[in-house]
Amino acid sequence: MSQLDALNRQFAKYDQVEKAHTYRLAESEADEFDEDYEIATLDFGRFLHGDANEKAGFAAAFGAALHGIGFAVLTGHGVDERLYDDIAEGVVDLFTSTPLEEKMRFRAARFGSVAQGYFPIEETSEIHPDLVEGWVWCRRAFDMPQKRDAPFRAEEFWPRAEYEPRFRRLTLAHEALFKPIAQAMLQGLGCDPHLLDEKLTETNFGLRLNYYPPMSEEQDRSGAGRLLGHEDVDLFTILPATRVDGLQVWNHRSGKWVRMKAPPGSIIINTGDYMQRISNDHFPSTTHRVGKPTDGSHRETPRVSFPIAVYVWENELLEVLPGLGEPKYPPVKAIAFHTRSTSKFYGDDYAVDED
Ligand SMILES: O=C(O)CCC(=O)C(=O)O
Ligand SMILES: [Fe+2]
Repeated sequence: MSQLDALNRQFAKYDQVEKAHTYRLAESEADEFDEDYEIATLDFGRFLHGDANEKAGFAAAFGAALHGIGFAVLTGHGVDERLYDDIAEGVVDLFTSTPLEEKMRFRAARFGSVAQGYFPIEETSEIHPDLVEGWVWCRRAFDMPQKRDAPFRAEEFWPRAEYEPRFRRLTLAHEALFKPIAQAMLQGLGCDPHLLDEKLTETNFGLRLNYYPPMSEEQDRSGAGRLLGHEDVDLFTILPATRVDGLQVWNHRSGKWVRMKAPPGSIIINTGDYMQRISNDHFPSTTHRVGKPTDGSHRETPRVSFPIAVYVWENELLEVLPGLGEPKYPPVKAIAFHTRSTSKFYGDDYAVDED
């Protein structure tokens, strides 16, 4: 079976939460699209600035959207759209102006739970060839408050030191949303909204920059996607709306793909494996992928995206939250959970045991 025919079920042994559906990692002529499903777009300003009623209304709608498909689009989050424009330019600049041999000095390696560093094109994972270059930095790569063994040195992580403050602006703007987003999710689950506040204080995250270069004719004909089907391993991901479309989301009710349409300046939120686990499967870790854009611009135009994955630190426990019924999963240390799940992408020796 070629990599392009691979099914997610072949890798099911890595999953640390239940994923009962079957999908092809690559796109296929046989795929069906769900043109009727509307992913909810919600005004997060109601939760950030509203009274108790507004907050409750937002939390209920957000919880319903995440329970339904694992994705929601938020407006009113307060981050200036111009920051996203600057970051989009910064991503193009970083990938196109850094020589390959320089990029390869930062080749991705495990750093705690997270595979941090540069991923060459077609090497985002060992299981399928994606047409994307990626670069991931976790909290340690930023000059931000945290416990450290040695003073921060930008050159350990960045090909040019000035990239760090530029991308730090994005991580700081989004870090300010980590707790409010988690609080709204918890309220939507009917839990105490502050259950995760402590774990999310100066928590770990992974900023991933994705650079999808224009496709060659051969790549276009090969059937390969830009980023093949996967689920995020995190609590949740914050993805600013991209200028070029292409994100597709699995609707587990219809078994069809839904094309993401998010207005400029909005952020896309999706729940990942950590959240599926602690929510006792109430919030799914939904499969998504990046295909060709609907306007056919992939032969000439690159696409960039810059999701931030929100994690808890390696030694924290992932435990089903109180009040969500008989737990389907035992408590597990985050590092074991994270590395076992992602050894699907990085090879069996990526997994780290609990102690
Ligand atoms: O590029 C996108 O729109 C999504 C990227 C993504 O799913 C990821 O990096 O995990
Ligand atoms: Fe993703």
